[in-house]
Amino acid sequence: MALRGPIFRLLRSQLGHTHQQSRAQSVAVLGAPFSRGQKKRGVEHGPKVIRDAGLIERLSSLDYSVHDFGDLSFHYPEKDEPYMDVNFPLSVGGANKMLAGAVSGAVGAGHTVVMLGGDHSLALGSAAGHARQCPDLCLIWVDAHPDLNTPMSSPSGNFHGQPVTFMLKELQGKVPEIRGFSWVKPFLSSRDLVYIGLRDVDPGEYQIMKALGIQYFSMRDIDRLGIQRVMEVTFDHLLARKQRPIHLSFDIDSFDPSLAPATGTPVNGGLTYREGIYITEEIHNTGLLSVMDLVEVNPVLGNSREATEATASLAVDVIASCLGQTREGAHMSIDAIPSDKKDTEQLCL
Ligand SMILES: NC(=[NH2+])NCCC[C@H](N)C(=O)O
Ligand SMILES: [Mn+2]
Ligand SMILES: [Mn+2]
Repeated sequence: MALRGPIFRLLRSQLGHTHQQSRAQSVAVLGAPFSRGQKKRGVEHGPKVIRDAGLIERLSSLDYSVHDFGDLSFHYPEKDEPYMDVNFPLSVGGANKMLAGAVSGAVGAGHTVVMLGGDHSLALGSAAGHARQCPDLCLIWVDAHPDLNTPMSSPSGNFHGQPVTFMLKELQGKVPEIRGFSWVKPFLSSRDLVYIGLRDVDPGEYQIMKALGIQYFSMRDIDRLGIQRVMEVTFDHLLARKQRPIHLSFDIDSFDPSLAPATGTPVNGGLTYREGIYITEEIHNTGLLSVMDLVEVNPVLGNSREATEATASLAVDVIASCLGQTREGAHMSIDAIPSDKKDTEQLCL
């Protein structure tokens, strides 16, 4: 694809300008303790451990008023047999429907939304609800996996490996009708999606990515280009035509398992801490982040308490960085370096 560097830089400077005025003042935190998109129990405790790692305090110390809406409580039908190889179709469909309503309501009320998973199947409801309010949204998917299997291509039957398939307009008609999912209408064009961090892609997923020409950056691409260039091309691809709200879906397994061990499908060779935080800083700097998902933190799978706490604390860092925490300190306007010599002239900046 064409790399339009100068256009990108121009756009960035404009975005940087508007970002100060357009920044949402309130953040809604929404917990989604759901695990039926895969088979390992424990990921439903993600919202609790991320909150326990100090999320609300961290966000409150940034420039926002934080509204913690607590956790959604999902209903599970007694009988929920697999349907066309999708496990727990009624539970997954129902939870996502409820989540879509909650995210749509929170975005409509003017909040920037932080959705805490739960497994990655929840991205379907989160992004679908977001799209009800912002039909022109674009999607940045940071993950070791593209989660782009169809019910037929899925090696596992786990819906957390399939949510993107159900979002894409180009795949309408390629996906069977599934009980529990009748409310879902595809809402995203494949050109409005970018993947970052991929390193475990199933054959069916690769075929769709290539057939639709989806923009993606595997870990190999990140090695080759560097994370700075990856983010430039990402924004060029998504935002050069038009400024639009960003939906960020961040799977904690995008990080290297040495940093995020408490997760269900770890894959070696993931993002470093600095690469992950650079991604989220740059997304914040666009001023366009509207909804983010932080998913797949599973405290049961950490081998020790330290491992679990490190994973949850990393999740807090990611979210805070998306919302403006910098590595450069606070950006208050300072007129002069404080001095205790009252009579002498202060050094003006
Ligand atoms: N959200 C995730 N962690 N997804 C992992 C998916 C793994 C595999 N590709 C599958 O379809 O089952
Ligand atoms: Mn995922
Ligand atoms: Mn993943």
